[in-house]
Amino acid sequence: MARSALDEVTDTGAFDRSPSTFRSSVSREDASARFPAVPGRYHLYVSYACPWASRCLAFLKLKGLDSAIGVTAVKPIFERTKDTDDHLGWVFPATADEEPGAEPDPFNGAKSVRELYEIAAGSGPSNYAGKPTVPVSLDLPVSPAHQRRNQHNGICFFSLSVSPPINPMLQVLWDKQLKTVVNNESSEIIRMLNTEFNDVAGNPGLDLYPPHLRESIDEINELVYDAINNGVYKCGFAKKQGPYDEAVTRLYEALDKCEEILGKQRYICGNQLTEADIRLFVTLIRFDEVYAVHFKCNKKLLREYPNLFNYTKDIYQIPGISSTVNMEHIKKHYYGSHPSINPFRIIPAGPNIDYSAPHDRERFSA
Ligand SMILES: N[C@@H](CCC(=O)N[C@@H](CS)C(=O)NCC(=O)O)C(=O)O
Repeated sequence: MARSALDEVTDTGAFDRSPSTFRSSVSREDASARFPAVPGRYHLYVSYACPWASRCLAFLKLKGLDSAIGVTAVKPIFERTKDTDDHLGWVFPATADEEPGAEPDPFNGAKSVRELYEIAAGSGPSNYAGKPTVPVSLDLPVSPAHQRRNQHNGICFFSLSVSPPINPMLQVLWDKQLKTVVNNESSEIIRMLNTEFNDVAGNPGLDLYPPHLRESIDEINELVYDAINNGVYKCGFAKKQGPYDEAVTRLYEALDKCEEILGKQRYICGNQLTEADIRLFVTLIRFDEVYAVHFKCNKKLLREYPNLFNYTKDIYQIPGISSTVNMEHIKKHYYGSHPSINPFRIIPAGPNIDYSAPHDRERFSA
């Protein structure tokens, strides 16, 4: 049966995230490539709840790619993906009215992200045994029958999980033409969005991974991914005290370090916005509303860190970014989708922070 992140805990009780499955690239330079950068061909499947998918959404907005790449968001709470097994995962609403912010799958009529992975695998229903995650882009051979059924143009980013152990993650970059996932690894999808669609981007001049800052971005990404982005999951999904203690110590060491850096400069790699800021932001914006409670990251709250808190408001207020933050989906998802952590699915009332409130970050010159 398909797996989910809650199954990714080792015998030591530590959360151990499995790598993304679909790792192809869209190419701007090579029109004969399997995935040329054609506007309208690709579609991004996301969840507004998911920090990884939200990175992709932020890039789509910042680069002005909304009209070149469509987006479909799933429902926030995991549901049964099939009647025939107990897998819980990302599902689409049956109608556009069912869940504000979520929409039915416009191209495949899929009920779940798991089903998208199965289509991409060209293997028909119930053969995908990974974790169906979002975002995703698939790169598997598809049968002629699948190709005939998939003459739409567009990309989807999603992730899902099918049977036996596949984890259908959500952030999926989907190729409407070949009806397959191009890629479901958000760190790679954002790099493609940064450069490969510049011929059709509204903001082609924005480079969020500029050559002169790459070393510093790579270094920060490594720290932030392991200790913060994935670190909060390691705290929340730990099944023994030791792995939790280790993860929470590393998390707060990394947050302290970021707090110190942000006391000297506007952004995490200098006075210029880069992908490292987007990658840090997606976790910070969920911190006090979700991770502090649901994942036991309560040693200190984000709003007790003056620089990190104002920095989060600063990024949130960049045009386009607030539209990628759907706090209702975020809270519904985490509190409602992990029954072993929150069995009664009660959503805490607070703290309802206003991230559009004033901040003090303009004091750093660009
Ligand atoms: N490394 C992946 C992680 C993606 C991921 O884990 N996505 C989660 C949503 S936050 C997912 O879809 N999980 C599906 C599940 O647990 O069943 C990326 O950055 O793209």
